[in-house]
Amino acid sequence: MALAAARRLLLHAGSRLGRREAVDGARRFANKRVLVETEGPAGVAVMKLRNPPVNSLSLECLTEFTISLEKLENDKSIRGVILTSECPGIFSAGLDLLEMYGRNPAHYAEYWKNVQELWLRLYTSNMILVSAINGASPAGGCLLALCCDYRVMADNPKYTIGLNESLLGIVAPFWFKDMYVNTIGHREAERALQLGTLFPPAEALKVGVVDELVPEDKVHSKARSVMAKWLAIPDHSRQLTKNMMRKATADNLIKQREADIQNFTSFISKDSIQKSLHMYLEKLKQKKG
Ligand SMILES: CC/C=C\C/C=C\CCCC/C=C/C(=O)SCCNC(=O)CCNC(=O)[C@H](O)C(C)(C)COP(=O)(O)OP(=O)(O)OC[C@H]1O[C@@H](n2cnc3c(N)ncnc32)[C@H](O)[C@@H]1OP(=O)(O)O
Repeated sequence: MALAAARRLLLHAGSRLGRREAVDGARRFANKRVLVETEGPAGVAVMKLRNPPVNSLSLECLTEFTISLEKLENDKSIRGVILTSECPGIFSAGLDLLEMYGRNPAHYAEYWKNVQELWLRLYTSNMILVSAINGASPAGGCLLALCCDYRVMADNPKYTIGLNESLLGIVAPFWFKDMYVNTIGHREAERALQLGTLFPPAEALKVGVVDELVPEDKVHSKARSVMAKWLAIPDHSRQLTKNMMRKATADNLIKQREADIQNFTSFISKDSIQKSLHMYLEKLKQKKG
C-alpha cells in the first residue's frame, strides 16, 4: 500500500516536472535513481540508471525505473529509448541481493512482484529499446539488456554479461530462461545457464547475447545510429512484429504471476538458499580486502 502511494506521488511529481521542463525546452526528468533526457534525435529518450555504486536493482530503483518507463510510454512523442548507466564501469549488477537476503516472505513477494512488473513493461514495450551496455552486466543487468531490441556493448574485456544465477546457488526463473533461449538459442542457453557463464564482450557477441561491440567511447554514438535505423521503420509494422515475436513469452508469465511469486518466495526463504546468498555476499566483500 505504502509503495503504491509512493508510486502515485512520484508519477504525479514527475509529470509536473516533466511538463515544466518541456516548456523550457530542456526535456529532462529525473527520479533519484533514474535520469531521463530527451535531447538528441527527435522522439528518442536516453534513460540512465544511477544507483551507485553498482546500479543494483533495489525495490526503489525498480519502482523508479518502472515509473519512468510508464511516463515515456504515455508520451506519444517518444518512439525510442536508449538504456544505459551513469555508474562508471557498471551497466547493472542485477537484482539487489540485499532485497533477497535476511528479509521476510512479505518483502520477498513485494520485491518479486516489482521485478515481474519491470520485466513485463520492458519486454513488451512498444517503444524501440536499444541498450548501450557500458559496463558489467550480470544476471538482472543482463535481463535488462535482453529486453531491448538491440544491444551495443563496450568492447572492454573487463566487462562481462550473462545470467550467472547458478553461481550464486540460485536459479534463473523460467521467464529469464525463456528470454535467454529466444535470444541465443536452446543449446547455448542450456549451457550458459547451468554454468552461470559471464561472457566477456567477444564471446557475448559470438553467442548472440549482444549484437555489436564498439570501443567504449563510441557506445553512445553507436546506440544513437542504431536507433536512427530502427526509427526509419514505420511504428505500426515494427510494433506488431515485436508483439508477434514476444507475446507468447510474456503471456507465459502473465498467466502464472501469482504462482511465480509464491515459488520465488518459498525458494528464496529456504535456509539453504539464504546460506548460499550469505556466502556469495561474503565473497563479494572479501574480494575487496
Ligand atoms: C525454482 C526457481 C523459482 C524461482 C526463482 C528463484 C530464485 C531467484 C532468482 C533470482 C534471480 C536473480 C537475479 C540477480 O540479478 S541476482 C544478482 C546477481 N549479481 C551478481 O552476481 C553481481 C555481483 N556483483 C559483482 O559481481 C560486482 O559487484 C560487480 C557488479 C562486477 C562490480 O564490481 P566492483 O566494481 O568491484 O564492485 P564491488 O564488487 O566492490 O561492489 C561494490 C558494492 O556493491 C555491492 N554489490 C555488488 N553487487 C550487488 C548486488 N547485486 N546487490 C547488492 N549489492 C551488490 C557489493 O557487495 C559492494 O558492497 P560493499 O558494502 O562491500 O561496498
